[in-house]
Amino acid sequence: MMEQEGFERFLKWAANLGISDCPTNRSLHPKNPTSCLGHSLTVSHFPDAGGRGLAAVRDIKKGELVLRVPKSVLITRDSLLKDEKLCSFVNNSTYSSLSPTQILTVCLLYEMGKGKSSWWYPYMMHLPRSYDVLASFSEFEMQALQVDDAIWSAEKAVSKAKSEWKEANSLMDALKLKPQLLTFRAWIWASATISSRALHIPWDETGCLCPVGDLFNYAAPGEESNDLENVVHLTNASSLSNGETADDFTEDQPGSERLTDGGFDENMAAYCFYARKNYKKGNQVLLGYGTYTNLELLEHYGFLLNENPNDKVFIPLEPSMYSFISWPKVSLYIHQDGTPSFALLSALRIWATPPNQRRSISHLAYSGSQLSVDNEISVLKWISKNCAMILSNLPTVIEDDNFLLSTIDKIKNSHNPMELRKLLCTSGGEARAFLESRGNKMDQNPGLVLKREKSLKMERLKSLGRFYKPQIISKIISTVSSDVNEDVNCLSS
Ligand SMILES: C[S@@+](CC[C@H](N)C(=O)[O-])C[C@H]1O[C@@H](n2cnc3c(N)ncnc32)[C@H](O)[C@@H]1O
Repeated sequence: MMEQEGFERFLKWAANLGISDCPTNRSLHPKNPTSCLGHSLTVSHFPDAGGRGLAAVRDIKKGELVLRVPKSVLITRDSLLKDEKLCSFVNNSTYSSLSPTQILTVCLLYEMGKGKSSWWYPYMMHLPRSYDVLASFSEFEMQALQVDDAIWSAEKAVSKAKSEWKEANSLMDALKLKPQLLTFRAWIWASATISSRALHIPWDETGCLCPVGDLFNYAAPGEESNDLENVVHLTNASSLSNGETADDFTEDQPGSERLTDGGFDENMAAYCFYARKNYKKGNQVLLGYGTYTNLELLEHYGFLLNENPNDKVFIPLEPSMYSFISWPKVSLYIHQDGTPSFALLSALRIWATPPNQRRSISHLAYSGSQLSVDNEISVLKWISKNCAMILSNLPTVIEDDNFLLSTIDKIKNSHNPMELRKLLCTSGGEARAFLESRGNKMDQNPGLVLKREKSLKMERLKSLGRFYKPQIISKIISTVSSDVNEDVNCLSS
């Protein structure tokens, strides 16, 4: 209840600073607004799609401007460095080796240290308390990722965060930050706030924090329908001449459809957000932060999608395969739907051709053509065999993973210590090991464990990486098997 009141105060604060979800008709907003939302959007909870997020309060058409956040409210390096003390320390040549992102991180911690006297306090008090980005993973969580490239990325993220924190320590000491803001935990909090919430601005590579605008959850680009019915065609706002305002937007100007769903608009001096598709009242309005694989989402944003059209699986290729292809390694992968990338498929088609014929067929392979049914079957069988091998080398199977996930979910939702004891007994050692890795002493009062674990987010559990790779690899195997069957049928007919 208290929290809700605080959030309402935040939305009122935002409205008074000019943040509005009714950007095209300011007159609809009363002089002393009680909230910056209500015309297009409202804050809502989406347990399976990002938690706190923004829902449509009416039907919204693709291309509509749904939120505007004035430049003066954005948190940037420039705006934080208006603090003279902070500015004089940061500009001291002693700290010139710190990167722009390290500087923004220190500035954010410094601003947090101001508490209620910070101008952005109403915003900052509603930032998440912790994040699930890879850099925050414990050793146990890293190992639970199981897949080598994911473990490697997590280890790299943790060691990078540690060294950046150490490098910034002397500046933070000089600024006399409170002890709790000097810790590695606080550093992770600030750097994850930036990596998961900062939006691109043209004048500073570190981006900006955008009050209210950072409440949009993510949908992968490419998910929206291509249905062009009911599209509101808007004049590209950045092409408005000086003096024109959003009020001058007109509907139905063919050919001027907006391509992005959010961006800083110089002419409006504001961050503007547009609907990327049609939304029905009550739907969650989502933003495409960029095109990311699940591992990248986990690294920068601390979550992953069950269905991510941009996810990729890299399977190890024999070293000799790289010698006769010119594509970079990053282009050789399998899509989330189980189909090999163009480059991987072409490379495998060449590899499955007898060496003395490769030169003569390579132009066909490079143009994406099938070489022969036999060749195609060899390629698909190779993929299937290698994927099966990857799966069999993983320590657990999908059923184990799902069992652990549901056990921990039950632990989280159970109310009674007896029930917890029973769950731990039936779950094998894994749920117990998981809880211990989070600092729980399992011989202590189970009630205490339950209390602590109430705050555990399912996202954190799902992000134990093995919940993503095996599913995709299994999908690859079934897709490939059906392709092989089709090709075999084609051969025999
Ligand atoms: C810019 S914030 C969005 C608002 C955020 N939910 C909040 O309460 O402040 C980005 C964070 O929201 C969460 N998030 C966004 N989209 C998500 C999705 N599709 N699934 C799960 N979590 C998501 C992740 O924790 C991510 O780091």
